[in-house]
Amino acid sequence: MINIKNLSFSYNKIPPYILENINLEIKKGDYVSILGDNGSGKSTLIKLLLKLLKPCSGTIQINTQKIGYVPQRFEGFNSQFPVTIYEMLNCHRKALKIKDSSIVLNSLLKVDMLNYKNSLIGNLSGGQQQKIFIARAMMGNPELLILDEPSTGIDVQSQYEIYSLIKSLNTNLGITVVAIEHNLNAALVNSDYIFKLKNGKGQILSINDYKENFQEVMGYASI
Ligand SMILES: Nc1ncnc2c1ncn2[C@@H]1O[C@H](COP(=O)(O)OP(=O)(O)OP(=O)(O)O)[C@@H](O)[C@H]1O
Repeated sequence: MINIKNLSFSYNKIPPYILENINLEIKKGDYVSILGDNGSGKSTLIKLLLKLLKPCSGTIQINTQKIGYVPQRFEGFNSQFPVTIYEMLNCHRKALKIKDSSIVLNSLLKVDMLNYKNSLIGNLSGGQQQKIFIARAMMGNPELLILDEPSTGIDVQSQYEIYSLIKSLNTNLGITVVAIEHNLNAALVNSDYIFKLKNGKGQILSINDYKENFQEVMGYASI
């Protein structure tokens, strides 16, 4: 699905690189979590995958055009802003030039949010808002779903629902998932493996490697 070879990148095009000689192959149906300290280049890597940035050297090959992106959720939607969930998603449908309007309700059904179609986004909880953003990303029927910190600012019960949803899209629909994670437990429970960024370098870690070397590789005392 994704093949990254010898990728190096810096914003000013010259060394030192933020990402240096990164190699990563992600297979169809994989669920991979990208971990790393603040400023380690996780978002930069995602922007490169989304072709918002160009590598300084190396290549990124992605074997699908059908990519759904769920950006980091931000607080503070204006609950009085007079746009319903349905209208918001329908607008996105039009932007994607999808003729079949039933896709809006189908995408809400996929995330179990059909009952909220007439609600205002600002009136939903953080977890519910995140489900709507996942529904939006699902509208293009993606084969690859890229998420930026899917559980940031979301209460524990809703986090559980969000990860159940992402995991079921991965397992039941075969969607490849790439998620930037700060939620270590979610990364350990849901991912097939972890890609860890540190000092510009990338390291693939199996879940077992990660658990065994946790203290050393992540620099945390405990989960
Ligand atoms: N547009 C930009 N121009 C110049 N430097 C940038 C730009 N965006 C990010 N950087 C720098 O690139 C480095 C990597 O940033 P990036 O946002 O990719 O890290 P991150 O791992 O996603 O961090 P965080 O966990 O804090 O979101 C940082 O040093 C950051 O300051």
